[in-house]
Amino acid sequence: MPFLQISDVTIGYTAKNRLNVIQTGLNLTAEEGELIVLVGKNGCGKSTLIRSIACLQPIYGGRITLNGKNLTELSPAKRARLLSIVLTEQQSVASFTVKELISIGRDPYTGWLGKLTDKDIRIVSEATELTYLKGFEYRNIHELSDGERQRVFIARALAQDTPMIILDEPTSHLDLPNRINILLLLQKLARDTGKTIIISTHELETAMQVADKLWIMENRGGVTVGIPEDMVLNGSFDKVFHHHNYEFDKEYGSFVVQKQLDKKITTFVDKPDGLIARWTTKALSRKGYRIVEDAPVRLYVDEGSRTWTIRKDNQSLVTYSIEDALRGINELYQPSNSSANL
Ligand SMILES: Nc1ncnc2c1ncn2[C@@H]1O[C@H](COP(=O)(O)OP(=O)(O)OP(=O)(O)O)[C@@H](O)[C@H]1O
Repeated sequence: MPFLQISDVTIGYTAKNRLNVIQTGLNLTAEEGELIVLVGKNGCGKSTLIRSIACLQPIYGGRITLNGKNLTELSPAKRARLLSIVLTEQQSVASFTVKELISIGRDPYTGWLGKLTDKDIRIVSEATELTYLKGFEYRNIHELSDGERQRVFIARALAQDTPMIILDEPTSHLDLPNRINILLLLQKLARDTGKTIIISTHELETAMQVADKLWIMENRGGVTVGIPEDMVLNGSFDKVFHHHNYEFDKEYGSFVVQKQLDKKITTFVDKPDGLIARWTTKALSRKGYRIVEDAPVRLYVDEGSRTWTIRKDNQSLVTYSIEDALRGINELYQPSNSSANL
């Protein structure tokens, strides 16, 4: 039996005795030590699922078991020993020191701010160390950066010492280095501690690089499950994140903005797979140029001499940066409009 089993579950909300079903027929599993990343467009139901697994709201059909136990039938105290949760809105809490907040994770074992035993103190200290918060213990959590504070909430969940941790958008409000750090930290925790960790995030490209499994949720269309690489190759990404303004580039594993390529240029490149060729192509595409075989304006890219030579008819211009090359192309392309924006 899988460690976490979600069987035929319906999630949603009731208002005035009417059920608004957000997702139905959900069948999902997770094993010990797995990092699961739940992704999907805004409003598809990620937070609803996270909150439903955590029993912060009812499910409307099906069952969720953790280690064979039906989560909804457990008392909150028993559940708190199996499952900890980090919610986005937890950012606004009272004024605690880092150590106090992490110690709250021991509540299911000590009672509300009860006395910590030697074992509790050791677990709090381990959680502090695992989340790189040694030295921060006596800082007030309101005097931390968003990234540091998020690590404190993760430490608190670790101190709760549960086999599963679920986190709703743990990387929101963080800058890129912190988003990457948090995801790497969660990956390390799943590997080193054997905990099952489920997170929801919009950080798709980074998440793909750390997730053991992706749960891709579609608006009212259920959840597709797989390892990130299979999901890319079998088109699951294109299907769910399809949009006329961007597409998922399977080669680079990232989303690229679809541009209006209404101008034509021909390129000759000495190293077609080189970095300079790649970034030149990106720049041309950003400025709306499509590469074709026989356009009047030709660009010769020489990675060896790091030059970009533009030719049209008998005119020729050598440039030494992509910016200058774009300017030259623009002038030759539209000689009457040399002030056009680059
Ligand atoms: N408390 C609520 N009562 C009723 N409907 C709700 C409630 N919270 C969310 N919803 C609705 O449920 C749907 C799913 O919302 P949810 O927050 O789970 O989506 P999400 O995938 O987490 O979105 P996002 O990526 O924007 O955070 C949305 O249509 C939303 O309007």
